[in-house]
Amino acid sequence: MSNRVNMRPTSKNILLKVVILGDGGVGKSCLMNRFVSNQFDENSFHTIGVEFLNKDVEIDGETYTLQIWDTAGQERFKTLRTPFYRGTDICMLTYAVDDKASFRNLNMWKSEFLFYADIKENTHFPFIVVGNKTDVSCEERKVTQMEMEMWCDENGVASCIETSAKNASNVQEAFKLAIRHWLKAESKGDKNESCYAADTVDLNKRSSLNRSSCCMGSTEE
Ligand SMILES: Nc1nc2c(ncn2[C@@H]2O[C@H](COP(=O)(O)OP(=O)(O)OP(=O)(O)O)[C@@H](O)[C@H]2O)c(=O)[nH]1
Repeated sequence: MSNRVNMRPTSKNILLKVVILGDGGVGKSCLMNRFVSNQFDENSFHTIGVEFLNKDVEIDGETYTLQIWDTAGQERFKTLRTPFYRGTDICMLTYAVDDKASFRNLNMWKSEFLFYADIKENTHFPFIVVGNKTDVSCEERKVTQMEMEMWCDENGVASCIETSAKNASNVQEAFKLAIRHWLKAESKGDKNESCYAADTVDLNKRSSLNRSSCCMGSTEE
């Protein structure tokens, strides 16, 4: 018996699950909030577990509903975030340009994602690398754009972008780039998971479009 239930025949949005990963403090929550609500919090608290928000994006006449999952980057929350990796369509590997360690940890984040999402290493999964906090001064910057591009070349990641959640630079572009990257991977048919229409509820998925926001955990100082 099919586990897909038709709900509304009119809406044809494509629902994409986007997971944002990266070290604690690189600005994952701020990127999500800048993108969804155009707001920035100077004193954003650490995420515990995961939180998600939905936002519709139009590209080339097609509307995509991004279901963006913001995860807790701190190691102590690993067991709270990893159960949410399965069923991801796009993974954003995030670091802060003023934090070299967060850049070095991209390998760890990529491996953790592939393992818990149950995706084979050599699959062309749509990862996108995001270097956040480009508003910092030249003296504070520890990772160059060229280093980011070299890491992507070496690790088979085709898309990368630098952003600032603080001054709203490239944030919309980062999510649109992610969709375009997903479209490319989808057209090659080389992914584990595919999209599904928003007027269809897949009972194997944990999410529903009726919820515009969900909090799995909370924030702490
Ligand atoms: N200068 C600057 N600061 C930022 C930027 N984005 C986030 N921040 C700051 O960095 C700190 C951490 O931001 P969060 O968004 O909470 O970081 P996170 O990656 O979600 O952290 P975890 O929840 O611990 O995983 C906060 O003080 C933010 O105000 C940015 O683009 N530029």
